[in-house]
Amino acid sequence: MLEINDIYSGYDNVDIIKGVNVTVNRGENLCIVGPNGCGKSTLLKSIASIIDYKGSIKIDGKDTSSLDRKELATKIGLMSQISQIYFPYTVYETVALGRYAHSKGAFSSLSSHDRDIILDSIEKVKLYDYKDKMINELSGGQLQRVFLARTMAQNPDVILLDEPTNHLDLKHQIELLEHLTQWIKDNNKIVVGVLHDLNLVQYFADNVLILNHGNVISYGKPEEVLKEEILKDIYGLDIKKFMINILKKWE
Ligand SMILES: Nc1ncnc2c1ncn2[C@@H]1O[C@H](COP(=O)(O)OP(=O)(O)OP(=O)(O)O)[C@@H](O)[C@H]1O
Repeated sequence: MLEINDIYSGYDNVDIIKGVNVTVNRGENLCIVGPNGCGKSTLLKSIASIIDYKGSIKIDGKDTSSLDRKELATKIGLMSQISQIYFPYTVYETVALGRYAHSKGAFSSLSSHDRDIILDSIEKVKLYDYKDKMINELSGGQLQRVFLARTMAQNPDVILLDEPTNHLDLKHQIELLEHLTQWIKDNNKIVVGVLHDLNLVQYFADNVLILNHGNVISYGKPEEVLKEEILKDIYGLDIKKFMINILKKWE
């Protein structure tokens, strides 16, 4: 279980996140939604301990602030927009970086078990034929899938995803989310993801957290939370009406 208790965090002594409380059970995903700049990435960075925060974050009762960097990497993996800064590695080498949290020494060679996990992760994102290709020769969507494979090879208890589908075509968006949904159920993991596409949230989320100005506006099952009035309030747009009008165009 991931417990986020009364988190305050931000930059230059100004709180962006103001008192967030949320619990995510194993085998479940939580989608964070809200308008641009409301603090979604800042909340993920706090959970990943990339930025300082007040409050506590616990995984299965253990406070993450008591873990060293390497232990933390076995518990939490962040696939973020900022991980798009990359080096000229092959797909295999990039995914292999996910295994170093599990290896004994910083530069120790990876075991055959590690290699199996790396290849399996590459296979799962359907890039096996690209495993020896340099990542700077991939499309944005392929690269995104490489970073997902790296996070899966890292095999943390909690995966944090910051707009994981932003470079993917619709088929790959759905595949990625279906795959993740299955992965967390099969392995009893937790996913916390920022998604902008409310259709995908409606379809895939176990629970939804709506943020605005760093405050939790609503939290619960998608059908309880994605209400017309709430969305109109925070996005300034009648999203349901807009979606229904789009659907009519398809008829
Ligand atoms: N490194 C930083 N230093 C200072 N301020 C920052 C930094 N990163 C983000 N901010 C500010 O914090 C606020 C929240 O940003 P954040 O990236 O968390 O929003 P978001 O909800 O993820 O936005 P988006 O939907 O646009 O990705 C914004 O006002 C942003 O300008």
